[in-house]
Amino acid sequence: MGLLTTWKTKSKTKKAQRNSTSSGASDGDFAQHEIAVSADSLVKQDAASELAAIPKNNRIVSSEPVMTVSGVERTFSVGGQPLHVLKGITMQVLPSQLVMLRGRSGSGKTTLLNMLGGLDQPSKGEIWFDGKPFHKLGDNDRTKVRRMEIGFIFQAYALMPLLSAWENVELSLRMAGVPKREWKERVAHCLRLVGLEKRMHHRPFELSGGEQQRVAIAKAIAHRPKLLLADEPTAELDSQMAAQIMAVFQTIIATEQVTICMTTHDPTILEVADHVYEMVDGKFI
Ligand SMILES: Nc1ncnc2c1ncn2[C@@H]1O[C@H](COP(=O)(O)OP(=O)(O)OP(=O)(O)O)[C@@H](O)[C@H]1O
Repeated sequence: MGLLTTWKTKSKTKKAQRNSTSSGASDGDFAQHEIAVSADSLVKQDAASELAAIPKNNRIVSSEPVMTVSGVERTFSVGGQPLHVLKGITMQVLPSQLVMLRGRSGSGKTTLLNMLGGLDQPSKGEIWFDGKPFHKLGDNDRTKVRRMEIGFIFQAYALMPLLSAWENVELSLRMAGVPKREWKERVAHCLRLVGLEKRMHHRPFELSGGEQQRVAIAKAIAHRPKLLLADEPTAELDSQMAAQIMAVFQTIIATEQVTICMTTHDPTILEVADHVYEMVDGKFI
């Protein structure tokens, strides 16, 4: 059985799992069985029992869209001339979905992702995140929302090079204003979830690319964001590492009730998405 078949099997079980309660087994059990193994050996395991072993985040998941984008355009001024990069984007992201934006280089994926994360604003159109009008909010208000409710993952990991995996994840809790007494348990949980409990005290240069990206994921989910945005998270990785990252994404959707929207060039990972938006020259086709 190939990797994609494995992912699909897991994907079919995940919606049922989202609504189930924890079996009470330790979350460390999952990390040992799931992420730290080779992607092929995932096939041999019972996906349902693995996921049941992970304690669920106790957030109540609404069925309302996490993100609603309507008629979004973005025009930059380049050398005094308008450059129309986004030309009327409309999309919805539902809770606990894995949504992919696919398209050639220059099609506008990163420009759109920046707007979904409140880093930039549309020239025209509306972006609603969890009931908040990102297209109307000022910089400070968007920054507050972003810090509390959105996590970012980048192609180049964006870890602090002198800090260990543990300290990198802890930093994100500090930035989000999470009380210090909660740090230890949450950092350990997030690093176990991504299968890095044995690498907690390694610094980025002591980790492989895939491991660094898993630290970046632990860091991005530590403050329990509703939405995770990932810009080409597998672009630097070989296919097996990319498969592990996608397995981690499926795990955190099931256990942390996070919603993920990512960009990709990689056609081999599209099959795990709940929805794929294909972008060509600033529009969805
Ligand atoms: N701040 C900006 N000012 C002017 N032009 C910009 C700006 N940001 C993006 N662009 C232009 O918008 C277009 C789309 O860029 P974007 O980074 O969104 O594409 P992309 O699909 O993410 O590409 P890639 O896959 O290579 O990252 C490009 O032509 C880029 O030069």
